[in-house]
Amino acid sequence: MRRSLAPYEADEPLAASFRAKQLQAMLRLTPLSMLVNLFNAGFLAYRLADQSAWLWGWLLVLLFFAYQAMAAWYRAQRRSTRQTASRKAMRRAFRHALGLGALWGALPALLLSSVEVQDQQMLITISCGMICAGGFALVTVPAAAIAYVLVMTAGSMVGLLRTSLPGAEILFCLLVAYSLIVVASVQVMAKSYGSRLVAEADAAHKQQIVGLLLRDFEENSSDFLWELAPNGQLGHASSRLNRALQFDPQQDTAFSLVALIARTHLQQPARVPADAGHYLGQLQTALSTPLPFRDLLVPVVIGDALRWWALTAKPVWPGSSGAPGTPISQVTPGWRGVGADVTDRKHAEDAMHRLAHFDALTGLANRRHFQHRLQQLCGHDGSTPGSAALLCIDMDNFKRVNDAYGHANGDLLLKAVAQRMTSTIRGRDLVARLGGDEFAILLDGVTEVDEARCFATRLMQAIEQPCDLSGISFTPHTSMGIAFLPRDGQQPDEILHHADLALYEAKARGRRQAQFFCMAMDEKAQRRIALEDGLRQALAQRAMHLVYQPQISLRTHQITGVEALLRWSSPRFGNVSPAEFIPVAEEAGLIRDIGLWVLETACTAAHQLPAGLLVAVNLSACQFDDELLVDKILEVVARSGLPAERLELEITESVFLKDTEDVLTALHRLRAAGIRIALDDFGVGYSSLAYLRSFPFHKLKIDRSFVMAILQSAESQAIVRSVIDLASALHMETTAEGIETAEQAALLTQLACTTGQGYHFARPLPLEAATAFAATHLAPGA
Ligand SMILES: Nc1nc2c(ncn2[C@@H]2O[C@H](COP(=O)(O)OP(=O)(O)OP(=O)(O)O)[C@@H](O)[C@H]2O)c(=O)[nH]1
Repeated sequence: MRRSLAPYEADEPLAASFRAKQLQAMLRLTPLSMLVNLFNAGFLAYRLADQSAWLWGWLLVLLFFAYQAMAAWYRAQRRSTRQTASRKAMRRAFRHALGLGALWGALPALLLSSVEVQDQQMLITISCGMICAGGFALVTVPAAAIAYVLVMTAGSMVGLLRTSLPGAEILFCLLVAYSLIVVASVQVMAKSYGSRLVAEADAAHKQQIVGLLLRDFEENSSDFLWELAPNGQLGHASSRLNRALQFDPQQDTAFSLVALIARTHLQQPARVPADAGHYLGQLQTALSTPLPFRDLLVPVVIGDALRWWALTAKPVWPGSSGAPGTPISQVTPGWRGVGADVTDRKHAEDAMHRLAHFDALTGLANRRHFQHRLQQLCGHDGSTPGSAALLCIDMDNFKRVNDAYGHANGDLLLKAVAQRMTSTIRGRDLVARLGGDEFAILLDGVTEVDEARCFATRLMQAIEQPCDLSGISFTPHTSMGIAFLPRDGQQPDEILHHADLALYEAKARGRRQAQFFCMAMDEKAQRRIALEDGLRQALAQRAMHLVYQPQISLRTHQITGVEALLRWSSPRFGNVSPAEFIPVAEEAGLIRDIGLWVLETACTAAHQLPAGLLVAVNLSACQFDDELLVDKILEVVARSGLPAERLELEITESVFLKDTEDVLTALHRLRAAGIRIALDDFGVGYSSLAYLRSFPFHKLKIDRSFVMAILQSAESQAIVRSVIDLASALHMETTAEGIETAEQAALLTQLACTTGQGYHFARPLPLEAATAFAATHLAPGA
């Protein structure tokens, strides 16, 4: 029963605090309800005491009850509000209500049958009023209210039963009905009051937790809370924020948050980033737009250090700001938000950004950054496409610097060159390191060839200054390819590719120069790619063939050997000159396989030639990159069954541009195996006599350019004579290439050149024809 009367369910500590609230609510109405009690009681005593003198005694008892109630009320007023109340206090209130109910119930029970009709009506009215008023005045303590109502109702029912008043039965029924309604109402209201108590306790609990968390947040984290009033002034803020901004709420009333942050910048202007205004502007804009914002960065100077804060906030609409009916768009919000010190994160992000956009060695923009700028210039970000000259720059023979002076010195050189480039460009231009020894420069707005050429010349001069590489002076050289945007390409890849093609051309034309892109380069590049593709297929299908050009002894006119020459007749390109396809094969890395195929084919073919004839085969410098070259050659020769002495390998001086030691070791191994070694194209290129001293070649081949001019040019004749004398002194043979006339042959015979080769004797011939030629040129004097 007691449980069903309780307006809530709660554990004891909570129930104790609820009881306190119930009693306090009841006591708040006590003066009023006691006044009503006293008024009614005094009125009744005055009217009926002449008939029933005991009423004075009844009045005295009621006064005593009223005194008790008012004393309790008075005590509650005097002391601070109690947080808890005991069950005993509730029982006291219950007993008090029960007593009061009994006191009031006694009146109708004892008096109703004995007073006059009009007093009976008054008594019934007062009893009904007191039942209702008492029930509702005690509603916050429902057990007391119900006890009071029921006891008083019971007294009234007894009185009605005892009276002979006409219609007393109806009144009896009405009384019972009203009383039940009051009891039910008390129950409902008490339940609703109980729910409110539970909800309030819940909210208070949550608030307490939030308060604790906030305190913990402010005390223990590096984050902070802040509030701005609608006028932009800093309101409540974490003490950490106030300290950082040196904010004094009394003095700094005229400062907005943005102004307070800007004020910190004045302490250490040197520490403030150049774009601080941009960040403050962003904050100002965000605060003037009533929309939530998140992680807005602002630089703040605290002490003598620059810190970065990330601010997050949402607008708080003032409940009473603006006149009633003011549109929301005209109401200025305040702000409530959090801030976090994200300095470490910002530094990490900056470092990541640097790594992602700049080259670690030189500090220049990297390829990605460069591409991004190029895309902007091409209008990829939606802006109007611009114009520019694009220079692709590659250092000449940089690999040799690394090889000769070490990687660290190579790095020093790259840095020096990067620095020289940076000091040559204008502020709006961009210089980037695309990778390795490759750089690029974007000259913004430059469209004229003359202007670009002028810049390229200036740049080359700036770069070609001696550099100190750990005590060694070295002067770097570069090649450049130049293309114009948008004339030579409107897409980043296209323009970069075209500048690259121009660079390729500059390298091919001997390096240390700048070349401008033209469409012919593109066509050439396309043809190179197609040739490379065709070469792969030809190699796979063995669709190339060899021809053999006889070499004739100038003294005996006998054939001494043949030079195997590679020919490619492509279904798509027709007859392609070796001068065109060999460099392609070298660059595509096909030359190793092609070279070995040529060797194998020539060695096998040699069996058809008269015994004793030499077979000369060309080796590309690129083949020497293969560490197993010598083993492979020896294997091919052994497999073919050709005596090693009949094989002559022709190399050019360019092989010595590679690692000379390795090349010499390879040549010595070949020579030791009995293979002859000839130095081809002697006279062109480097013609370093050091090579002749370092390796005992069997033969020097005099380049055709000297032979062709030998009759007309005294210089050519002098060179040829010197080469022959030199070879003779070093016990080497000589072969003159490109002999086309009998006069040239006669002069070379006179100069004691050993053998000759050229159209005068025979063109390069298919194997059968070469075999037939050999057969007819073996006899002396033939
Ligand atoms: N020291 C140094 N060398 C690098 C770096 N990155 C790439 N390289 C080297 O740079 C060289 C680039 O060589 P290439 O451009 O192919 O050839 P090159 O010798 O300059 O010849 P050309 O360009 O034909 O004149 C390679 O040997 C790379 O190993 C680097 O960061 N530091």
